[in-house]
Amino acid sequence: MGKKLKVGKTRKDKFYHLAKETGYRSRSSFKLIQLNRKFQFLQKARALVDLCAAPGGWLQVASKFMPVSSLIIGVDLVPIKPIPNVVTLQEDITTEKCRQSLRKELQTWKVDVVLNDGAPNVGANWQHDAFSQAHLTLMALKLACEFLTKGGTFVTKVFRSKDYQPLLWIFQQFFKKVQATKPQASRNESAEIFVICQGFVAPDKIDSKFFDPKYAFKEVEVQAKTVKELIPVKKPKAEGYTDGDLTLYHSFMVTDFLKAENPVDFLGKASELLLLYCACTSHTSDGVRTCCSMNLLLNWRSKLRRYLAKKLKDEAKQLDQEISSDEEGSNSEEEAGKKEDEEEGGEDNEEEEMVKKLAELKAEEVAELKRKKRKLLKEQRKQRERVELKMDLPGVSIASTEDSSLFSLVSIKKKKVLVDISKGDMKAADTLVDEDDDFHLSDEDGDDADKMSLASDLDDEDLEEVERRQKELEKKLSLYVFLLLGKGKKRKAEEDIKEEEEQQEAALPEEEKAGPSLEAAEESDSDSDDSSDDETILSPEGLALGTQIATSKKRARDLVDSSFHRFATSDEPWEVPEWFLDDERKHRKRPVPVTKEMVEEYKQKWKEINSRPIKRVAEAKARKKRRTLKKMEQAKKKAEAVVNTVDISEREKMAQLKSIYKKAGLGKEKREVTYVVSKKGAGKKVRRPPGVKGVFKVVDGRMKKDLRGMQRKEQRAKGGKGKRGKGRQAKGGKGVKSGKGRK
Ligand SMILES: C[S@@+](CC[C@H](N)C(=O)[O-])C[C@H]1O[C@@H](n2cnc3c(N)ncnc32)[C@H](O)[C@@H]1O
Repeated sequence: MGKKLKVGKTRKDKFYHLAKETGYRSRSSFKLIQLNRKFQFLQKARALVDLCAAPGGWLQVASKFMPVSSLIIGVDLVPIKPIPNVVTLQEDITTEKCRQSLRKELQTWKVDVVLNDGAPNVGANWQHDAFSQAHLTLMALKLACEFLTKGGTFVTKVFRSKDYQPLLWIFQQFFKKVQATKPQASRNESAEIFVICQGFVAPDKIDSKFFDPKYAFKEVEVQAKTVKELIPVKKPKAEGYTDGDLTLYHSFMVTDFLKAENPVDFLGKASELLLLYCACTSHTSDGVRTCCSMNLLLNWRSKLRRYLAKKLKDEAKQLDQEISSDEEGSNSEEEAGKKEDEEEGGEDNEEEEMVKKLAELKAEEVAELKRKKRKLLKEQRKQRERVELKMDLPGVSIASTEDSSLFSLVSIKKKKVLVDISKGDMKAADTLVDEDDDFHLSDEDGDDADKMSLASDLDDEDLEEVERRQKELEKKLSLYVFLLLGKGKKRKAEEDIKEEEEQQEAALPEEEKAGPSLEAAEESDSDSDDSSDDETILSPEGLALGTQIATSKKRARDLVDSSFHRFATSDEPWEVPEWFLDDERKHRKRPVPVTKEMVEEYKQKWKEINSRPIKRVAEAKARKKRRTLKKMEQAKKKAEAVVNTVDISEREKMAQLKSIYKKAGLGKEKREVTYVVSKKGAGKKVRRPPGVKGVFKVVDGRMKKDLRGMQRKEQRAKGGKGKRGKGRQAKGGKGVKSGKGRK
């Protein structure tokens, strides 16, 4: 079970922790700090009484912010742990005894500040608790009024309850300035608020009723008038008016207009601009003068509105008359006359009617918009449903006239174009694809499509016709797809089309032989396909291709382009020898636009990079070089000194120079020594082994440790069993000898 989170008052917030860290006895210390920061009452105070002060947080703050050696007295029901330079009393602030104790402490002194952070024991019920709190505050005020000096400050906690306002009113009777605030350290969920009463008026005589809850608070049943009742009730202020201004007509001086930050707003408020002598310049034309009287403008506006409304009405009436005279002839004249009378009489309502009309128009407009929106949403929903049922492709509707054409391919009517495509004429393919905007129907075809989409409205005969045409179109589509797929079927279709074309041509009269008609093309298409049924059924591959063709113009063009390849020429897969394929794989690469020389150059660069020593090695080498140079410098100096010495012989000089250079490591280069392993052992004279050049050194094949072990063994063997102890001793005591021997 996790720990239950503390909420509200029980929560340990940042001020709690801050108080712990800074050594204040309570988190409320920060409330006083914040209040003092705002109202600065502690700095000037020389004497202070803190009522309800335990555990003493406020007292700590007071002693910190008040001048040194100030008088600070803390009172509480419970004892307060001693605080340096603070007097503490354990008293109930509501009692006479407390008052006397304070008097005793203060003698004739008056205090500059009285604080009250009192919180009575609560928990009975809200009403009772609120009253106890208000009562405690009232008692604190009573003490404050007794002990405060003139101009002094009373800082008190008040709970926001129904007694809050009466309390404020009472405070106002004794202090010049009463301000309520809630410091940041006071929890938001707490109903407490702090009232800072400044400038104690110190009246000569105070009516004791002020501190009597019977009079002070409303809810207490009393025969006498409550304090609240004594407060004169002000008439509620009229809203929307600035103070003391109850008119709607405002005159302003023209200079105010000139000074205004926002002239447009200013004019909105002004009813009249008063022109002064200073404004009577040549810039102030008669027109401007007229405009200065806003009333004139307003009158003009009303008149103009009436005039325009009337004009509109007249026009409408004239139009009505013209129509009715056409329809009804002379009879309507009387009615029109009546209407005229009515309109004359209702001139006052003209404006109203116009507004009404405008509202109607607006309503109609809105309704129209809503209708359109609803229609659009309905269409979108239908389209979604179709897509879900796999009736449509996303973004493509087969329901609309436009979309039905996408799959119909009715536009592929020109057999000649198809034949041209099959022959490889890409221009013809382009014409086919471009024609009538991405396979959309021509006007004529559009009619056909309409017929198809409206199939449900047709009779049986028409339906048959539509079905027949649809079949034809499907066949054309399949033919087209086969053309794209190649696989030899293209050739067959081509042959069929050609054959039929010839037949048709032969049957046609002379004048029509120039070019096949659209119908003839259609006929021949359907016939040719009928000859082989299996070719008319589209495979899934074909359907997929068809979809792509229908949805994208570019895709269709690309497919036509890609249909021309080596496998398109034959039914059989094109057999090629393996060597040819190998060769293809090897050489069928796109040449890279770089020369051999360039490649070689970069190869060389890579080599250089790879042969470079790694950074750390290079650094070590550089260090070594620097050291050598330094040594050389030093050796040179020493050598010069030796050479310049006069009191030594040349031979001596040479010897010294040699030793200097040797020490500097600049003598002879280190000889390369070849190590030769010999069974005879290290240091023994052996003949130069073949292939070894220069200096060579003979070493034993065994490791040093092995060698020592062997030597010890030999020694032991020499000494025999009886001498074992001696031998051991020799290891320690006669080690020098053996060591020497080993050396
Ligand atoms: C919130 S604490 C005061 C904290 C104090 N300001 C501080 O900073 O440490 C409220 C105090 O009011 C005291 N109190 C309540 N009723 C009182 C009374 N009638 N007379 C004296 N003290 C009273 C309580 O004993 C309690 O210590």
